[in-house]
Amino acid sequence: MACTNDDEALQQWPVECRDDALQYLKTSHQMVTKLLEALLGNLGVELDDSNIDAFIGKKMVNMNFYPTCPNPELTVGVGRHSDMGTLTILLQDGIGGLYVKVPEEADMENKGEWIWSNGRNKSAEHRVRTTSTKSRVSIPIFVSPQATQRIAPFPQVVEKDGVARYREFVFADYMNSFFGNAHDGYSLLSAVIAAVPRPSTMPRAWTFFLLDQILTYLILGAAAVSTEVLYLANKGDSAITWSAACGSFAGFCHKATTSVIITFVTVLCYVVLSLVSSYRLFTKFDAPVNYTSKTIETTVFHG
Ligand SMILES: O=C(O)CCC(=O)C(=O)O
Ligand SMILES: [Fe+2]
Repeated sequence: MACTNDDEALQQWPVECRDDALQYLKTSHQMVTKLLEALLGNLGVELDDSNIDAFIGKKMVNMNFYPTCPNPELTVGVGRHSDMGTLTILLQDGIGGLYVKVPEEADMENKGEWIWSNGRNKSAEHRVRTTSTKSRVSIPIFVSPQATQRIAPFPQVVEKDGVARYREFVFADYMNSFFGNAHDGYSLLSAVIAAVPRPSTMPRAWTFFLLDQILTYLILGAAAVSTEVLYLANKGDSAITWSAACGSFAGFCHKATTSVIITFVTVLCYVVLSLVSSYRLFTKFDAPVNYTSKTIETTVFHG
């Protein structure tokens, strides 16, 4: 349940829990501010009322229920990930099941990092497992900046580190490209290579053919998964107690729908591209020759 203001929360949240949840969110504000002050103080940065919104633009509270599971090893629970945003505050019962990975230096690359800290603070990887004997409840509050907020490493930290490890970006752009558009890079690269005038060789034709096949199936898989996620976001799934998220995230769902449509258009383009590259490859092979009849002719000639 996302909360940007009280009216929105009261309109959209389930009546059974909205007053308690709103109260909990409001009382958490002081704790969030204190934690941020401590984190920023550690980096030599001061937090004042005028810049607090840069960090606490939006709060979202989830209410997770993990039912008992006869074979916990066969379920995912919550898969390993690190949270995005400013901070996550977790309220949980005494059952346990949350595993947080202790970060190792060698393991740091590609893991979540607090960009403001220029990579000094990490977002720890974690996962949740269910148990066969006890169900579990957890209530995380996800604190994040406003979508329009510009994010960059603090100048004070950059000055100390001598280098800015991240460029400035808008938080919404980061969220939108979180799952990456690897095919953009591939399309650009193959367009550049194809544009360079060079004789078309067999290894080159095979490379394009195989890469086009791989990319086509990868994008098709991604489109199928995104459609499934979008369906769940629209309809929810009462059997596994997933509520429909689009009521609270209408803006996100509109963008996600547009993005799924674009992905399917991309799939179509890649299907055409695969056809073109397979045509270019297979026209290089000669048509089969009828050797039997040729042999007879030769024999007749010599005779
Ligand atoms: O349920 C928990 O303990 C944590 C859930 C979690 O990691 C998440 O929702 O991001
Ligand atoms: Fe998490």
